[in-house]
Amino acid sequence: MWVLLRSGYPFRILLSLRGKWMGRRGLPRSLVPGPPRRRYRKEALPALEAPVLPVTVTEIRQYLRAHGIPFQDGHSCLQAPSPFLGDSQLKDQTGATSSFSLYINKTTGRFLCMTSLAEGSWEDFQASVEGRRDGDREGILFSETPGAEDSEEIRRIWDRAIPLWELPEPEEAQLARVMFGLTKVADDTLKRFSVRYLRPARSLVFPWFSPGGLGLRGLKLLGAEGQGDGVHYVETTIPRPGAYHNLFGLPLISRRDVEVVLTSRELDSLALNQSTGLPTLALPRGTTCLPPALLPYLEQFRRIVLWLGDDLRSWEAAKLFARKLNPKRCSLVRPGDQHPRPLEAVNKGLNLFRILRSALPAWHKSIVSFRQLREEVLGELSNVEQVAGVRWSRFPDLNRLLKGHRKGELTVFTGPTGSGKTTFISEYALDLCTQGVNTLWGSFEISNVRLARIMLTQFAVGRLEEQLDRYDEWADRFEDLPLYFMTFHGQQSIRTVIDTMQHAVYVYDICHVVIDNLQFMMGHEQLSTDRIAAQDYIVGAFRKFATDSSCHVTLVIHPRKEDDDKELQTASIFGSAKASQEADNVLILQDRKLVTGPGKRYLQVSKNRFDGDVGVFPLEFNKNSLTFSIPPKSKARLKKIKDDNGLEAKKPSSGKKGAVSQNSKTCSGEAPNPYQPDPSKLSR
Ligand SMILES: Nc1ncnc2c1ncn2[C@@H]1O[C@H](COP(=O)(O)OP(=O)(O)OP(=O)(O)O)[C@@H](O)[C@H]1O
Repeated sequence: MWVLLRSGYPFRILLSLRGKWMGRRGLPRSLVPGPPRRRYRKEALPALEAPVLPVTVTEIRQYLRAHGIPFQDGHSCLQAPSPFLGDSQLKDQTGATSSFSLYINKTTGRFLCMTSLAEGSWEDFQASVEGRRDGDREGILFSETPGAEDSEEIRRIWDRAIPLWELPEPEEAQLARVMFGLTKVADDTLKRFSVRYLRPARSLVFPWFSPGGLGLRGLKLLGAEGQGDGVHYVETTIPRPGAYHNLFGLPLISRRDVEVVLTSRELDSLALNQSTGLPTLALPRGTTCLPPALLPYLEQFRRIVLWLGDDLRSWEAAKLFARKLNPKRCSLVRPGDQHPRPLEAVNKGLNLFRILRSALPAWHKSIVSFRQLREEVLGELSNVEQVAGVRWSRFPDLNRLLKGHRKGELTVFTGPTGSGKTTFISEYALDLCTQGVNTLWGSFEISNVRLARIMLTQFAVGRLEEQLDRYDEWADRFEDLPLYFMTFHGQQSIRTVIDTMQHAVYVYDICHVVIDNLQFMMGHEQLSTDRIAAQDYIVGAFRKFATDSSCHVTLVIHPRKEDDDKELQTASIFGSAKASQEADNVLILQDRKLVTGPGKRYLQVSKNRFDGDVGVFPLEFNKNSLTFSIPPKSKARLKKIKDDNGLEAKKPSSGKKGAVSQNSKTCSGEAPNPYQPDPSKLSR
């Protein structure tokens, strides 16, 4: 878990404890180097940052010109001579182009020197150019190699792993090939990509080599478990996912290659490369994110085809990644029956060249015709389930009403003071985050430590105070969630907040931003008319951000002061009607009981732009776990009550509000997710 710090540098918060991840993630304990140890990271990590004032590409260019530094304009970076090279490294470089080994990201200003592997922020670069290098930061700029503990693990696993064809039992090799779908992938291909197999963990091992073949920087282990008719893959990386920046296949790319196909899995890259001979690279964390740190390695390509998978999520990720890579050079393979993922296409005997030729340009002009849209519309119609978004695992009733959590929408959430808004929204966002929705929190009212504590308690579904010996297990797992916090506290300007959100979308591929709450951006206007105008402006800014960035924004807004015995309505949201008009969804936490159903609160969905279903469902607060979701055993009971009676609000008001959805089905199709991961499973 990363924290965006106002000072400009992110820190892993001190929850960052490695503990006994190896055993936890299913690898044999024999490979675990000694007893679990606590390791505090005190240093700033060099990889990512959130500048206070984001630098623009114009400013970067002006600065380089003003300092007489030559540069070339690239797709996503500016290339310049590196000030981080020793004399010998400089001598090695011949020709004008190869001496431009410094890549400066046009959006963040962050740099990477491809020769020395120094990297840092725009401020670090300026300090270096102006001869005011900070000795303390120097080590950080070059801290590329994995920590000693990681190196030991990496080496130990790599040495134990062997090529598949060297397995002593042919049946074992055959079984592994079947499990990983590699029956049509030749030994030669596996050899070229240096893929090995770790027998004790029954996992494939993909190496991450330093550029220039200077040793191993990391590994990814891929385990396969049979699940019904299909296979479920489990990935483990060293270093942990946030620092695993391997573009698998990079050592096979030649400087002269100008085209590449990007895939979301190593297995797809193997299959694609084998059957087409084209350069292929696999993203380190699939469709989850494209860290900007990888962009310099992709600068050399004039054309990039993104073939990320066969579902809508892959399609959405491809569109987002293309924005970062520069859409003008990107083409996207549309998921569909005739376009499965590359490994499957090879196994089905499909013509991969034909699929690649059908890739659509990512670049859209401002005006498009229906001809350009018709494929997208068809995609939506044939993937209705996926279009509805990510479904909650803890709140089946939210799935029933809202159908899912979709990108690009604005949700407004309100409820009486002290009714549990923060507590509820924390669990609602955590639920999505555990399912891979990259989440950014803006908690202006309570500190991040308090918020993280609430979330961790909800994650563990119990009081951690009473099981401190398990703290590390939970904290380790929690840390791997794609969860980030803005470090703002108290009043903030909307501009700063939106800038930070934009930065986070770019750097961390954030899909959901939670703002708790809007009142903290309203400044100190005393007149109510000024306050209402300010709120309208802020709501408009969040709406625009959600649409432009294809990111969901959940905005907590306090209600107007109303009689305590009156139920809140959409019109009770503070300010003018702008908030509810702009919102795609309006949720109200009502602090009163439903006649039927457990709990002393209920949640009301009073607006749903996606398909219009509105309604209510009960919330039962559990003080120990700080959760509102209904534990699995009570779900059956609740369903029975619903089936028997339907639900009714105690004091229903007019219209659809207060009544259970009439036109929605019982949520039968919801994912059979367990309520929460069982901590006992963590320390297998
Ligand atoms: N349903 C509930 N029943 C009892 N206590 C609750 C309930 N929900 C939350 N709480 C507790 O009430 C306190 C306030 O909750 P929370 O901060 O989530 O409310 P809020 O609506 O966000 O407050 P505010 O209006 O100040 O923003 C917390 O200590 C929380 O644990």
